[in-house]
Amino acid sequence: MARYAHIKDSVALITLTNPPVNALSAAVRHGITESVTRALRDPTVKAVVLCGENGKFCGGADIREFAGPMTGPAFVPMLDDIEAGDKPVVAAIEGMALGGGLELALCCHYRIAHSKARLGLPEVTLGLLPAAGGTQRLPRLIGIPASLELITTGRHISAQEALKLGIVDQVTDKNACEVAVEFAQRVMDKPLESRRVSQQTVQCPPDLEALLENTMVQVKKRARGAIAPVACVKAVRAAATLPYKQGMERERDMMGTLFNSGQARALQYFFFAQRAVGKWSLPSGACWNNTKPKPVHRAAVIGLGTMGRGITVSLVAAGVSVVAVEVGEKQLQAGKQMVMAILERQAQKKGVAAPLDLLRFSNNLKDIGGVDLVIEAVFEDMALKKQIFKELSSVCKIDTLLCTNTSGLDIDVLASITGRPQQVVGMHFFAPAHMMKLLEVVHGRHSSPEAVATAMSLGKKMGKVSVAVGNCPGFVGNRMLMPYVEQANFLLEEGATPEQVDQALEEFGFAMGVFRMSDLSGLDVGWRVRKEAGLTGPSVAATESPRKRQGRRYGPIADLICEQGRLGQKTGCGWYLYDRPGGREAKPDPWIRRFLEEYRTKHGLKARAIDKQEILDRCLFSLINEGFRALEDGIAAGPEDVDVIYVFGYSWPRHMGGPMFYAGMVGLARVLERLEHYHQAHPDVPSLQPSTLLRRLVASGSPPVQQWRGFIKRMRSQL
Ligand SMILES: CC/C=C\C=C\CC(=O)SCCNC(=O)CCNC(=O)[C@H](O)C(C)(C)COP(=O)(O)OP(=O)(O)OC[C@H]1O[C@@H](n2cnc3c(N)ncnc32)[C@H](O)[C@@H]1OP(=O)(O)O
Repeated sequence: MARYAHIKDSVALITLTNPPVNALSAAVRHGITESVTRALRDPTVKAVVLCGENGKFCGGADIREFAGPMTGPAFVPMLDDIEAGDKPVVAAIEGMALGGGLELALCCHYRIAHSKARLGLPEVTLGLLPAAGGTQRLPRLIGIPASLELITTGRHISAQEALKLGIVDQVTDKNACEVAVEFAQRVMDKPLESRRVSQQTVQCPPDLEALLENTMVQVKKRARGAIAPVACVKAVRAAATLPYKQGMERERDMMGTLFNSGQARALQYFFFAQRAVGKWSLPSGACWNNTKPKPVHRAAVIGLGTMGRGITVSLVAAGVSVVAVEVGEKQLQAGKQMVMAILERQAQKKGVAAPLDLLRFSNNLKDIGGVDLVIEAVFEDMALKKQIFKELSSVCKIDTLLCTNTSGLDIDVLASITGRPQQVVGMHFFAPAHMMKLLEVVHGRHSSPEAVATAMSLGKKMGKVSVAVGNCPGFVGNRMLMPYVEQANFLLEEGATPEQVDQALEEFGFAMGVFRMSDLSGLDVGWRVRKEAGLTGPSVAATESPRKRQGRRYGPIADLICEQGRLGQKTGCGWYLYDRPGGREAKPDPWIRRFLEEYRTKHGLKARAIDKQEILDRCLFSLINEGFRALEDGIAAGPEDVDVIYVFGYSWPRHMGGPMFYAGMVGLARVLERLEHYHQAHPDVPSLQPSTLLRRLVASGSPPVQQWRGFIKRMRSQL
């Protein structure tokens, strides 16, 4: 859909009309083709302005159409015709010009942008490359280094940056469409040769080869195993080294490969998954569009350890005024210094003043009486948290929302201490909280929809991707992590080394394998949780077998390592060796090798060769199996929630869509068959026993992941 209007003084105005973002659906492309042809044929039209309805130029291709057969006019010839036409076409960019939207603007002869507009070629984030000439026109317009950066990152830029780079000709604070019409009137008689970007020569820097090489190294490091960024570098190389027509052929060929790849499907699924999690719902039927959040102007953070500091920074950066409370004077001062330093660094980067006036520090809980919301972020100790929640319910005003940043403790227990359980929710941030995007908002048995809506909306305000989850040990993310870590430990017992397990997981695409990640976060974190759960420590009876707990297999290796004072990077050794406490470079440690050999001998275990496939199958499928269980119990509302949690919180490679999407890609029947196989081999490991949901999905023909929500609903209603 595109509206055509012949307006004053020989200018035709073509308006893209496809809310919400005027995406280039088949109908829109059809509308543009018809309108441009009409304008070019009309002798009374001397210039054309292209704009988008509702202050949005164009959000690019209609991503929903990628899943079906391609219909409608081909985009590349349409753009070539616009550029080759003998009448100047001016793009009036308001709101956004992204992907195909920017490619459409690049084939116009002039571009005028509103000062608030955002521009970019984000195709790489969808597993694609800009294949309507974007990789060939942009380098001709702004040179190789800048276009390489924009195309390989998919970064959206401001109109001001676009002007500086030479992507747009003018930036305006006025109505861009009206400015473009006036502009069109001024240029209608000017020659167009120099305005056809495809006809320009590419300015190559002298160090072209080194630049391309370095960028290739960077993109491979940034997203291990992702094919789209690599193709983007190759396409820009083609722009630098080949004539336009051949460059376009390279672009098209690579797009063909990418478009049909599993990675593109995964990334496009993930685009919609991120938006789906915002549309939360509770088992009671309350949901995002029938529950109003309460405004949060003033908040308190209790505890200024690593988590409390990051949460305080995120709140203040979002414009919320915060009282940060820490009882110990020394910790209070250390926390204060750190929070202020981070806020100042952030403000310096943005070239603005740090919002320190929003911040107050105190060592007295009584100072938080008037706040709208409290986030408790003390040590992960139930007794301590209970004591704080008791105090909070007596010092806070009656309608203050009480949130806990626990990573897995029972929020119903905390709620029961307060006398206002409906106002208690979990807000599980990930470390470092001012940088990590994920927030699990945990609803307990009594949490009111309003409390959940408020925490979700506050999370959004803080720039987090918030996912509503139910209350159970570990919620969704850490619950699924348990069997994953457990399998990794069992693999060590059976003959693998930490570096072998990590290598398999890192080749799969994780930023860090399980052991390197544990060393980074500190081995004592899990140790404390296992002690709390009665799996290790003094509460375990001396008669209990070291490799059995509660009738199931247990791997005590991690406990034994901790008992040696090896707590990871902070102590200079853990699963790996570091050059000093706090060191970052992990080296295989001969001590661990010896320890594992002695351990196996002591327990009569014979080391065997374990291949990468087994490592991946056991670690990933046990995690996925737990994901199915979380869906089955209603702790996770849908597969998108699980996937978003894993990508943002646990570095699951985005181009693999998340664990549940990946299960669908591998084939649910295969996941089931492998789990059955490994469960038969390890019957004392319940996490390998396939979940009922997985079995039922396979029995009903393995429907695609997009249909699981409905399937689960039906399954529940039959119970
Ligand atoms: C024939 C093909 C020709 C050329 C091919 C070119 C390749 C491409 O163009 S690939 C697409 C490139 N474009 C993008 O990647 C942009 C994706 N969209 C966004 O980044 C954002 O949505 C936004 C445009 C910046 C707007 O952000 P925001 O204001 O935060 O709103 P959202 O909640 O993200 O989106 C609102 C609503 O619109 C839907 N949507 C957005 N973009 C598209 C799109 N390109 N195709 C289809 N749908 C889109 C989004 O899903 C939301 O839908 P809801 O149903 O409301 O959730």
